Order: sequence, then structure tokens, then C-alpha cells
Amino acid sequence: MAEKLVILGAGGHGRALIELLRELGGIEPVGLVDATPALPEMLGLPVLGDESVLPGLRRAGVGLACIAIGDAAARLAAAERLAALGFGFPPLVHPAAIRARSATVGEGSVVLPRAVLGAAARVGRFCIVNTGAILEHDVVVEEGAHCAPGCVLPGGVRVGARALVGAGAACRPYVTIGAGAVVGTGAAVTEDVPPGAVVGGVPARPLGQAPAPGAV
Ligand SMILES: CC(=O)SCCNC(=O)CCNC(=O)[C@H](O)C(C)(C)COP(=O)(O)OP(=O)(O)OC[C@H]1O[C@@H](n2cnc3c(N)ncnc32)[C@H](O)[C@@H]1OP(=O)(O)O
Repeated sequence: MAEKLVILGAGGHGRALIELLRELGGIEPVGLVDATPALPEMLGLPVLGDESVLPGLRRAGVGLACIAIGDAAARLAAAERLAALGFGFPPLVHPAAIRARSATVGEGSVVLPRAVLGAAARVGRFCIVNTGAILEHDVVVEEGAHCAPGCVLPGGVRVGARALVGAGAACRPYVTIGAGAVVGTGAAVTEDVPPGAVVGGVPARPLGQAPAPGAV
């Protein structure tokens, strides 16, 4: 029998995860939970209410959850709350992603279609590897980080915890992107990015401090 799963977060990323789960099979999504549910359903799945419904879902046999929240700090905080209620977080890898046998994906992380995980790539817990992102051999992505659509991380790049590598950004091999840093869309990162920095452009240069949660 398929294990039952609830999705926390009824926004755009939630929609992407519904599609992922339907392609994956073997796990039955029962609905979505959201702090401020705007609509009664999403792509045919019910929006069940806010987090107050979660204990009842656990009692009803829903044992799995995935967190569809783009902001890294909010995603990790939500994971702690749901773990305390006893939910488990399977890594979810879309069947149209390409994963080397030696690549690993941590609990609660999601890998979307056409993403590539090369040899010995390591994706930590509660990360997002978005559509078409390329993580080459030996790339390390730490807890809560987000590799946005189409970014290119060549061999040996390290993405620190909660960092965001923006859509279409590319990096030089073996650079380190510090914890909580943001790499803007389309940037070309040629040297290490300090923790918490915001960089953009070609070549990437500092743009300021990390934006407020949810702003990117
Ligand atoms: C499935 C999905 O959709 S996943 C979504 C993934 N998300 C992303 O890829 C978004 C990544 N975020 C960005 O690129 C953002 O533009 C950020 C974080 C770099 C900057 O955002 P903010 O802090 O809101 O900056 P803001 O838009 O006010 O721009 C500040 C300055 O930086 C410049 N700037 C903003 N983004 C970039 C960029 N990607 N490259 C170069 N310059 C940039 C702006 O032109 C502006 O310059 P100015 O001061 O000379 O006018």
C-alpha cells in the first residue's frame, strides 16, 4: 500500500511537488497544508487547512511530509516542527532527473525534472535542486540550500547551508558559496562567495546584503 504524504506549502513550489509525486508514484499525496490557505484545492488535491490539522493527519496514518517552502530558514524551521510530530521526509527525486549511482540526496530534499546529479555529488537535507540544475561530480550542497532552475555547478563546487544559487547562474569549478549567500540570476561566479553575501553579474560582484526572507 502506498505511504501517505502531506505537502506543507500551497504555493508554486507546492504545485511542482504535486507533479513530482504523481510522476514518481508509490507515495500517495493526501493534500496540502498552508499557514494562509488561499484556495480550497490545488491541482485536484485538497488544501486541508493550517498546521493545526497536522496532529490529526498523523493519527489518521499520514506518516510522510514534504516541505514546499522556498525560503530556506522557514523550510528548515517547518521541518523541525513536523519532525516533532513524527513525520518522516523522504528524498523526492523526479524520474526525469539524472542521478549518478554514487550521488546522494538527503532527507526532505527534492530534485526536479531534468536536473543532473553527477558522480559523488552530495545533496544535504531539505535542499531544492530545481528544474534543469546541473550539479557535476563531487559537488556538495549543504542543508537547506537551493540550486535554482538551470544553474550550473561544475566539479567540486560547494554550496553552503541555506544558500541560493539563482536561476541560470554558473560557477567556476571548486568555488565555495558561503552559508546563507545569494547568487543572483544569470551570475558567473569566478571566486568564493563569503557567507551571507549577495552577488550578481558577469563576473559576479557584491550587490549588498542578503534580502529579507521570502524576497527572492
Ligand atoms: C522555480 C523558481 O522560480 S525558483 C526561483 C529562484 N530564484 C532566483 O533565481 C532569484 C534570485 N534572486 C535574484 O537574482 C535577485 O535579483 C537578487 C537576490 C540578486 C537581488 O534581489 P534584491 O535584493 O531584491 O535586489 P534589487 O532587485 O532591489 O536590485 C538591487 C540591484 O542589484 C541589481 N541586480 C538584481 N539582480 C541582479 C542580478 N541577478 N544580476 C545583476 N544585477 C542584479 C539590480 O539591477 C539593482 O541594481 P541598481 O541598484 O543599480 O538599480
